[in-house]
Amino acid sequence: MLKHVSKTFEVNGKSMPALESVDLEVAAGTFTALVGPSGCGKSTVLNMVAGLFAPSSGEVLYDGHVVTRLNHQVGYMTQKDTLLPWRTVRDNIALPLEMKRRDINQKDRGERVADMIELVGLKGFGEHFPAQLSGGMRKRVQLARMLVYRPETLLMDEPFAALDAQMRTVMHGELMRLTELQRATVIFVTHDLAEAITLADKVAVFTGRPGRIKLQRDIPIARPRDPFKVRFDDAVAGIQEELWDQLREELQ
Ligand SMILES: Nc1ncnc2c1ncn2[C@@H]1O[C@H](COP(=O)(O)OP(=O)(O)OP(=O)(O)O)[C@@H](O)[C@H]1O
Repeated sequence: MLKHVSKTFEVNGKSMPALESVDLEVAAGTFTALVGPSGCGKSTVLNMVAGLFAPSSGEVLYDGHVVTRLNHQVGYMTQKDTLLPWRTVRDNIALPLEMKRRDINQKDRGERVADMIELVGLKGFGEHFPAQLSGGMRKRVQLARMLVYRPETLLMDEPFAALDAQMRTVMHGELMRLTELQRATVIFVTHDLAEAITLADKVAVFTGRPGRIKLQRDIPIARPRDPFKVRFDDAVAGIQEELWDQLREELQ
């Protein structure tokens, strides 16, 4: 939860306000999308929830406690492809377990990784290297690497921006299936309103820099959702227009 959070960066001796008095409540097990113009501080919100840096004022709370150091309850997936090219799919997915869960023995670790490979639809590709995979498959590996550690909360920063529209829609289905299975809480940053509405229980629209939350909108579309069909849902056009009107003002 963010309570009156502001963040100012010092760049070359100059103060650069990035966020101003942001209040955001994210209920456990829900999916929240953050949308807003470039540079309005969306990634900064994720970085503070992850404990990478502290707010300048206000509080970032996780499970009722102020986040003061690296938050190990969260998994983080960025737009950038961060797979290690010298490691196989299997060894890339195993990485967070090797680093963070030394309590899990090698046999259980191997089983968890194998289950995860199957769950994200990459059976038979465990011994492939990232360079031998398509863009969509690499995203699946990144998704598996984040989920294998079973974090309670997933922070996702435009994770599918580099994919073509069809593959992105396929990944939306996969993400919803997997997060519902693990009952994960998700905070998802995107520029794409349609993506936000397809995935989220709640969309927060930010103003331009310094970012404030302009509007929070519940998305009352029943789950499970079929990402190929959501766009034809009667409610969606109205919600999209309402949110787009708010966002457009900030882009101008
Ligand atoms: N570590 C940092 N040091 C200095 N300035 C930073 C740092 N991180 C972010 N900023 C600044 O804070 C502002 C918000 O950046 P942020 O990356 O959070 O925006 P964003 O909404 O995620 O943008 P985009 O949609 O373009 O990714 C920007 O002006 C950026 O230059």
